[in-house]
Amino acid sequence: MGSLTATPLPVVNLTGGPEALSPRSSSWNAVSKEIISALEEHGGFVAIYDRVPQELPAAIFSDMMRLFQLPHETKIKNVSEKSGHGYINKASNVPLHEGVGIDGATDLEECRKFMELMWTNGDDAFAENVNAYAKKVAELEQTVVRVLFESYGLGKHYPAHLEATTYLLRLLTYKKPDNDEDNLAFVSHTDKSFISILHQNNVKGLELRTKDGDWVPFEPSPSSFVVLAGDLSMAWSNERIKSLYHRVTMGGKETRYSLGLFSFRTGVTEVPKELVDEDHPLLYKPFNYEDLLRFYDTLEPKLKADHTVVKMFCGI
Ligand SMILES: O=C(O)CCC(=O)C(=O)O
Ligand SMILES: [Fe+2]
Repeated sequence: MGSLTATPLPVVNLTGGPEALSPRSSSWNAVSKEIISALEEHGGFVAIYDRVPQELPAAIFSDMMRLFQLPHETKIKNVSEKSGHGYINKASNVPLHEGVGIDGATDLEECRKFMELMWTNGDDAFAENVNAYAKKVAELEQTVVRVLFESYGLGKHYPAHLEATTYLLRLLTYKKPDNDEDNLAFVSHTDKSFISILHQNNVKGLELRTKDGDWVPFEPSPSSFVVLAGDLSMAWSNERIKSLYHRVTMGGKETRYSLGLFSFRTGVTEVPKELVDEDHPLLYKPFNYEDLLRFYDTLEPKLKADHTVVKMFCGI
């Protein structure tokens, strides 16, 4: 599969003042259409988003350098009973990549707690920066999800969804490889989230799989945020949306830093009845994402990476 003329993901411009992302703005309908068609056709898009001050990720990437220099014994204190929510060890099957997770990162207290695990006295500035970042990017996530609900005529259910949403912030680093070749640093996978939003420093490596099966490199920029549908929104939407496969390949001479904000939905996720009809028979039973993550944990790594797991777990 794949061709030499791969089409990149759609780019959706979400810049402008606060009113630009409000349903009252004149561009809202057009932007909504772009978002929904990108999610349905491609499983994601590149958002141009200017509400994260550039200094914020820059400061976080520089603090991440310090963070990942901490001893292994310290980093493994970042534990979570939820799959993929804690420390990802570089000694695992992905030797170039390492990551930590802050569950509930839109809450400053959770960010502080994480810093206190890493450093006895914590690190207030770092905690405040990751929290501010998570909150700004969560606003982008909420815009996208609101568009989804409204486009499907489910606007009245959006407040309950928002209430049930939790955010995981993952801080990731990818070492430059020791050789001159391109090295797979994060295997091809779909996320288990509802929506994922990725942002990174200027070191390339992220690749996104188009619906035609082509791998398209992502061109990073300070205002570009990659918005991906995860397996939760695939099940919730009764597969109107399919989660997008992505991977990271490292070449070159520099360390790559990236930030992933992943939304999840607590409680029961079920396909809204409005999304079930003759043309769209019900494809998923109601499920709880924490049970889904537990199920993922019991699987071989290769299988884990595939969105069909959500079908195995609760498909009809
Ligand atoms: O580093 C990246 O850009 C990708 C990270 C990723 O795919 C993940 O954490 O699920
Ligand atoms: Fe991912």
